[in-house]
Amino acid sequence: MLVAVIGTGLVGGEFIKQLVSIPPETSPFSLVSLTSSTRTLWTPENPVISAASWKSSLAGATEKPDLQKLTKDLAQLISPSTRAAIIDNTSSDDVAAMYPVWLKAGINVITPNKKAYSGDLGLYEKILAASKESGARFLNESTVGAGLPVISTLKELVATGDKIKKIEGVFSGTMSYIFNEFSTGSPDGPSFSSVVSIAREKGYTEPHPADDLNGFDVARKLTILSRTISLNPASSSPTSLPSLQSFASVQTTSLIPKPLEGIPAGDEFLARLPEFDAEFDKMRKEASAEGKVLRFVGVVDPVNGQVKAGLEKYPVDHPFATSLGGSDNIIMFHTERYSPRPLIVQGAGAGAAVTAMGVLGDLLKLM
Ligand SMILES: NC(=O)C1=CN([C@@H]2O[C@H](COP(=O)(O)OP(=O)(O)OC[C@H]3O[C@@H](n4cnc5c(N)ncnc54)[C@H](OP(=O)(O)O)[C@@H]3O)[C@@H](O)[C@H]2O)C=CC1
Ligand SMILES: N[C@@H](CC=O)C(=O)O
Ligand code: NA
Repeated sequence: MLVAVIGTGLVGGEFIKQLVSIPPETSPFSLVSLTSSTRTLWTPENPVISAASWKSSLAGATEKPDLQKLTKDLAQLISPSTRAAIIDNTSSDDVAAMYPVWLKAGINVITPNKKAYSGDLGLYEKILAASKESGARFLNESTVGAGLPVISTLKELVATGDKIKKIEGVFSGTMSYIFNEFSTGSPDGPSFSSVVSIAREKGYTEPHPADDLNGFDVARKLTILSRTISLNPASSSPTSLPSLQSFASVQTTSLIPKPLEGIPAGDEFLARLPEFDAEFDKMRKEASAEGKVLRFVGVVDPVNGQVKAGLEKYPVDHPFATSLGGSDNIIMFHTERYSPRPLIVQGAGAGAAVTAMGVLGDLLKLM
């Protein structure tokens, strides 16, 4: 299997490390291309095999990224015995827009990037159609819950005829970390802005942390789950989910203070966040006075036709308050079969190692 990686940042770098650490004598993969935002390496004659040297090889590449050329070059090498996969480890809309082209060309697509599956419904439908036409597959486990088996679990529930009554949980590693640290039931604790900065340092946030704090990252994940359920309409009948035009159709509460909306740079955004610490401290004190903690949760509810994300208060003995730590996600699947007790998936839901593992796991599924 020929593998081309686009995006060599936190997740991409860790993915390359995990991929090349499969012993060459057992690895079915050949890493033939690396692309960053500024350059591209095309090396099918001499595939990348070293975690120690790929960075210098890419840094020494002189070609600019050209996704059309990459598509052509890869497609030319596909044969009945040689398959190909592109791994998109960016958060780019432009890269996501290429999925239908790649799938049509017979190239499999694997990604933790949520943009294509939660963006415009038209792009999602083109992806489904292109995959059906060529038989090339798209896999996106790490788009929800990072490496946790969330998408695969949902696909199996749906494909085996279970009916989804409700999916609810904490879907953001960043939001989980922030509120696990910030709101413990006590009226006091670290400042909001300080825990947001640490979440970024730990690699949990999106490239721009505002994309987590505005709730959009959770809204995107809920959109992906809703669309996965809708692949089999019978799985949410007799009621149904709204057809989401994009993640923007999800009812979402943003945590971004109004004056900080639209700041394009993550660094400036974080530098100004302390101005609003007092507002968040007030919310923490109010929750504590009620014997509650704050948690940012998401719900996909086919029975009531609702998809929503927002900040809620939970009693200090609720599982969302007691059982989560670090960047943990918790996802509860309430279904016809898993009732009255839900099927629960829980564990680290962000960070390079667990996200890259979900991506590599998808690649292994292709084999
Ligand atoms: N971090 C996490 O815990 C999780 C992340 N994800 C998803 O994984 C993806 C990657 O996240 P992360 O690694 O943290 O982000 P980073 O910002 O660390 O890396 C993104 C990489 O994408 C590259 N890039 C951006 N635009 C383009 C482009 N047009 N063409 C080629 N390369 C491009 C950047 O290149 P350059 O190096 O040149 O700037 C950078 O290397 C995102 O979609 C994120 O939502 C999903 C689950 C968890
Ligand atoms: N920023 C995201 C990363 C994983 O999807 C999160 O915090 O959950
Ligand atoms: Na996952």
